[in-house]
Amino acid sequence: PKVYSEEEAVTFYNNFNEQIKVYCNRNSLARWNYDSNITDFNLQRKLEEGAAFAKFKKDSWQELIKYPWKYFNDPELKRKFKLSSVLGTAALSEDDFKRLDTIISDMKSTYSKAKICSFQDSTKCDLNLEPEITELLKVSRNHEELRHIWIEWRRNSGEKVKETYKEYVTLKNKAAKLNDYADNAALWLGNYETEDFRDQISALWVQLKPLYQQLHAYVRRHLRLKYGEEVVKAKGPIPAHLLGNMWAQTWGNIVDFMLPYPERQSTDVTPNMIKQGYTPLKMFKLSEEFFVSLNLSAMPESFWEKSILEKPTDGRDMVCHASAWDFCDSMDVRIKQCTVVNQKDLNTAHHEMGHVQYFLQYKHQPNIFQRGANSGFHEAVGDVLALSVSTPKHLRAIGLLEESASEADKDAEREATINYLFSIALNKIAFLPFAYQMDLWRWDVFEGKTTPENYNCHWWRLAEQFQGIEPPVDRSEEDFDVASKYHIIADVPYIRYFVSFVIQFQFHKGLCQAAGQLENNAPLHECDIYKSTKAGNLLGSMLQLGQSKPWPDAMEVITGQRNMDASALREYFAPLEDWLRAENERTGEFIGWEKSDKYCL
Ligand SMILES: C=C(C[SeH])C(=O)N1CCC[C@H]1C(=O)O
Ligand SMILES: [Zn+2]
Repeated sequence: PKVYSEEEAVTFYNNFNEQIKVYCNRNSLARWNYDSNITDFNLQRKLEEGAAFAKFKKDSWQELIKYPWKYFNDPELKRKFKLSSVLGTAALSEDDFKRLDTIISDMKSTYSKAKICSFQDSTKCDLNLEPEITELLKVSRNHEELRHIWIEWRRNSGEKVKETYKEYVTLKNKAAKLNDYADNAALWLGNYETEDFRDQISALWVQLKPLYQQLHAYVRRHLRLKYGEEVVKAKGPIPAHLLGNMWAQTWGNIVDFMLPYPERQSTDVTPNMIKQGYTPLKMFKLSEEFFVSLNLSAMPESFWEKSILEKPTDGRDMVCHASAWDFCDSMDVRIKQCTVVNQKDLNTAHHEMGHVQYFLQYKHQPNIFQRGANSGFHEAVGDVLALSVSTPKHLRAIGLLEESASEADKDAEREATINYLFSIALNKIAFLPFAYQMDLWRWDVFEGKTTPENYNCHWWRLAEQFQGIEPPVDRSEEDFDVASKYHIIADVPYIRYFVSFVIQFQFHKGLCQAAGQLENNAPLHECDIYKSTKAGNLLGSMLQLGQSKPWPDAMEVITGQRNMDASALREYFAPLEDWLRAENERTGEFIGWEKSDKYCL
């Protein structure tokens, strides 16, 4: 057979790259139209474009594998072929591909359309997850109302896709095998190009679990003080419906009745955002201004024209889960977010703007490299900026927090710092076990260790082991609670967020050093990189790489390190960790939790 030369490979690849951009653009537009307006017509169009894209990738792949890329000299050309040689679900037959695309679309449709009836008024049955149910979980302090919402959401979302999900698993594994992976867990983990990646994640959790347990013990105490001994057992897992979030993944919404120093200023800026007439648009403009202050890119005009920054009021069904979109033409980038004016959504706005900034910074790369160094990098960018924005110093500078004279004396300042770190920890530390167990469960499912007969009970055993939570009512295999979470039904991996929540503190530390914010032992949690072009240029030089280099090279650009390391996170929260240990000691709180008797008996 003909042996293709490296020169011919360059010509082939350049042509392939030009063509894939066109298919990618058409596919993204069809997906956008479906997610922003769920109709049968838009579903058919999305399936058609998806099939065309898959066919193009499969046909090109037949050509591509004829090139002896493993022996190429040019490292970049070799990497392009290596990454492009993984076909993913496009390896499926046309029928299987269409079936899988249809299954995922249907599960997203069920999730996005799911509604529940109000606890207060059983005739009012039009409550969507966003914004109504999310808002209720934030403000309600009625544990029976919270239990009602928790149960009803699961009955109308996860339970409905129990059968469909089994077929999803079969098709995903079929595709993985066609790519010479043992199963889809191995294919998903391929993104990290790291042999012992799962061991590294496990080691990070071992390092972070003690801090989580201290936070968990303190929060359980204050929930017990509020809801009573019967509802919240002193040594038990925490009932999952009391934590202010549908999946108990972040606990920031219940900070108000457990602030370490209640008399000190809290950093909840939601009231001021509303008082100052903030709109979703202003929230995204604020984020754009921070990126520009770092000498990074402003949004193209089309971003503001084409994005959906608040839920349309025309009654359409749409996927409200926030997302950032790259239309593969190095121009059209958008965000779709059903934004509510509050601090949580201001953070999410920064999170999504971080994705878009990455799109803009690597837009000159060939299509195959227009990705995060690994998927955790993509999730970390916006959060890194949000760490600076969230500081009391920055919030005061932009007028969202009042100047507070009382912080003048040392004690007041120390107490205000504990309050601040506590509110950040409720979102950053509480999140870690949830992020880990989401893919621990899926890896077990794809690897066949967990079969459909124990999907739900395996999920609750992991939730008890890692999050230290339990369901408010008994659960069985009739339920399918893990699928009440978007990423499960939308085919979106989740370990990326665990990676992000660790490396974002490494990035924050590296950028703070570049910004000169850590001189004279200034604490990491006070750092604000706003307006530092040194920090911005460093961040930009990492983002411009996209996936053209293995992620340790990209990490080294900002941090000088080549591995994930939880030390920066521990350093950031050190004052809080000391405080929590002393406080739990003082109150004699039991650290950890005993097994639950609440589910899958
Ligand atoms: C905001 C997004 C879109 Se990439 C998201 O899904 N996040 C952001 C943090 C965790 C995770 C979640 O909501 O579960
Ligand atoms: Zn994200």
